[in-house]
Amino acid sequence: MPGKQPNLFAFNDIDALAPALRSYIIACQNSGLTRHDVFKVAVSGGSLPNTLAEALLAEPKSEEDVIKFDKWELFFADERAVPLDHEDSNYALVKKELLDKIPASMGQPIVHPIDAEYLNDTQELADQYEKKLVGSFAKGDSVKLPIFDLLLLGSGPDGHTCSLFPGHPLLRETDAWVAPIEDSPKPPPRRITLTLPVVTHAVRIAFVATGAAKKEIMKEIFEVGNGLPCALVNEAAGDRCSWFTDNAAVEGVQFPRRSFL
Ligand SMILES: O=C(O)[C@H](O)[C@@H](O)[C@H](O)[C@H](O)COP(=O)(O)O
Repeated sequence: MPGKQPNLFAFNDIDALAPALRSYIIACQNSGLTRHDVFKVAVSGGSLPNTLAEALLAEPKSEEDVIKFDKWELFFADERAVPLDHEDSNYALVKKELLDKIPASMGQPIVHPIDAEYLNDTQELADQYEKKLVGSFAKGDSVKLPIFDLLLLGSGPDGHTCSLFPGHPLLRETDAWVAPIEDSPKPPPRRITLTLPVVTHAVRIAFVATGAAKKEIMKEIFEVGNGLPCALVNEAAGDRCSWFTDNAAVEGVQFPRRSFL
């Protein structure tokens, strides 16, 4: 693997993982605030929003241990082409698991969901979402790619991340920031996703992967690579990429663990 290796952190369980994920997010938040007085973060769906809620809604342990939601701009790393109140919507999931549970005293992030007006046309849906990013990151001559302060991602059992699936032509997209997909092997089939160059250009990328069902794919991602989307992110991002896992997900995976300090 060229460059520095990704950080692999393994914890006994999600309850042990959550406080570490929280510290990591706070460090990313604080450097975003130092850089541009805002924290630009994108999240995926799946099991992640639930773990995020456990991490972010915990009682602060010190004066530095503060989540400043009112400084957050929250985007979606991928989204399904369904209405925002649909049970398949990542927005609905994040709202239910996290946003609705944030106490008023913690402030609220600015949230950027997809524009449901364009659900019938995934290319337009992706273009319109890209426009939101352009508005926030100022795409132009000097800005070729948006630089998120942090991407919070999951890994599927086939090694996909966002809605970037193994062997899919979308992995070769180099121009668009956001792309449509009509044939996602994970239902529902119609989605939009950040493209690989956008993912790998983030300042920091954190994967959360837990449970024994992830063991085989984690071996493949970390030991073989095989062009799997998660492995491509590891290779391109090196130590800007951190994996928050539980022991069950990485049992037998031959890759050095880092201890989380
Ligand atoms: O919309 C989606 O389907 C997700 O964004 C997807 O990329 C997810 O993050 C992974 O499939 C991992 O999901 P789990 O955490 O549930 O395994």
